Amino acid sequence: MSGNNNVIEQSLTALLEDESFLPDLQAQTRDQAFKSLVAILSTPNHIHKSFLRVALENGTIVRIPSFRVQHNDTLGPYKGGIRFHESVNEDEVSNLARLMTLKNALHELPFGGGKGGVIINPREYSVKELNLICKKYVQYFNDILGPDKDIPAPDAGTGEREMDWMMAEYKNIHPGEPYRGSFTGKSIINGGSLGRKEATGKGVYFTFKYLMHNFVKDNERWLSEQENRFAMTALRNVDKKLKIAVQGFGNLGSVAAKEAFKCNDLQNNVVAVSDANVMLYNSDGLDIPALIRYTEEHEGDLPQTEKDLSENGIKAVVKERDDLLEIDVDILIMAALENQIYKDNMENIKAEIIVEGANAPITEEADEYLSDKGVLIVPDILANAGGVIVSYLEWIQGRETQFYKEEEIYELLYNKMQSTMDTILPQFFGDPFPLRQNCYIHSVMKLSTVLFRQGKLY
Ligand SMILES: NC(=O)C1=CN([C@@H]2O[C@H](COP(=O)(O)OP(=O)(O)OC[C@H]3O[C@@H](n4cnc5c(N)ncnc54)[C@H](O)[C@@H]3O)[C@@H](O)[C@H]2O)C=CC1
Ligand SMILES: O=C(O)CCC(=O)C(=O)O
Repeated sequence: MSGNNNVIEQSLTALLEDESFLPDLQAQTRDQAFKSLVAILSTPNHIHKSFLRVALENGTIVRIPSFRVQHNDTLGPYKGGIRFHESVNEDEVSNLARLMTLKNALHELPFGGGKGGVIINPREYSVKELNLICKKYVQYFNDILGPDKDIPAPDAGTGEREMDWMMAEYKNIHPGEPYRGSFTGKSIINGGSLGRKEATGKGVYFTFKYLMHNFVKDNERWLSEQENRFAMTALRNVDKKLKIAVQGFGNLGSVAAKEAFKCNDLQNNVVAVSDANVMLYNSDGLDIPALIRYTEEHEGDLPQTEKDLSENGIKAVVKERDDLLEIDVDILIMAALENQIYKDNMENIKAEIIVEGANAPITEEADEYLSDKGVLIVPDILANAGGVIVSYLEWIQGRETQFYKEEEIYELLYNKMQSTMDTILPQFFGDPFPLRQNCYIHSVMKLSTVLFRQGKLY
């Protein structure tokens, strides 16, 4: 399985070499436990695959490859989104499912890790065809899904419309059974939670803001150590506006950009955003609300030409999409797909902090290179858990058919994220491990303790 295998193994080594961890685990079996945990984390419990047979509106029958990977259920039912994208493949879905196991463990959620994927470009299908694809997905994977078995949610290319359709099909197949907890990320009218749509983007920005306020700016010792390796000048200068670029302007990226735009506590300047086609740049700062209004009216696309921009009164220039990663900014928020920072562009990255809103946007090689250079990388499982945290709240609300107010949801979301950060960040600022490794150590500590208590680790 691709992904951060080295960091996972280093985290397990650090944990098992610490004799105060699981003192009842015999010294001679620590090596055995290490091997068992590597095997558990590197191999999913189940990989389910199917070809969805779908009749298109023009009469053609197509067979669409699709997956549901159930990585690990030690902590509870499998949980994780379903992605509709043409680049989906088995290895990618398996890696994303493993990240869900680690993410849910890190934030103390009662879920295991799963992920789904369908190899399509959703833009190439009509609404009727997409509805059929969603129904078929539930029909084909019906045996393994359910509120106490495996609970999907949105990911790239899917949203509340798809979750509504899927839940409706689940309900059809299981008459008289509880169904509201079978899918999360649904629309409010169909039993979804207030705040779920915004939760991932809000959580990503909250993580960054909390980190800056409570740790980076006041941490003189840490900053001076970084200065030996890397500039960190922007972060030292409290009065300076932080230049931010956001890669990806979909569900997550647009909300994170809006949070940065309207934030009064930090002085931000969102100078660049991109989508699958273009980057928009304005050194004085982009009008994010105007861009969101534009995307809402244009199937999610940003303005693609200078003409689109001027007709809508938006001040920006259109540039090459991938140049966004290399422009001179302080903060890079990744909100598109995997492996965006890699061997060929890692040396050109100028940001001092990279926040991983997307899952696995940096390859293992680039992660190591940038961490060594002193770039502070806020890992996906820490930063982008807002979605699954509010999914958890949606799952509870669906079971109890009692719903929280929007402000209650955000309070619960931020409290949860803050509590994880208050555990992880002091450790990170006090020791030599990168932040990702600190997060993984916490996740595998939780997983292995539960496995040990269940008699599955000797
Ligand atoms: N939606 C959610 O609740 C969660 C999403 N994530 C992760 O966040 C990432 C984005 O997810 P969503 O916002 O839901 O997806 P989305 O489909 O709403 O948006 C993706 C955006 O990225 C853009 N994009 C695609 N390729 C790009 C490229 N090469 N350069 C720049 N932009 C590009 C698309 O045009 C679109 O604007 C994914 O990695 C997903 O796994 C993580 C946690 C939860
Ligand atoms: O809301 C959820 O259950 C899962 C969200 C997700 O797929 C993710 O965090 O990557």
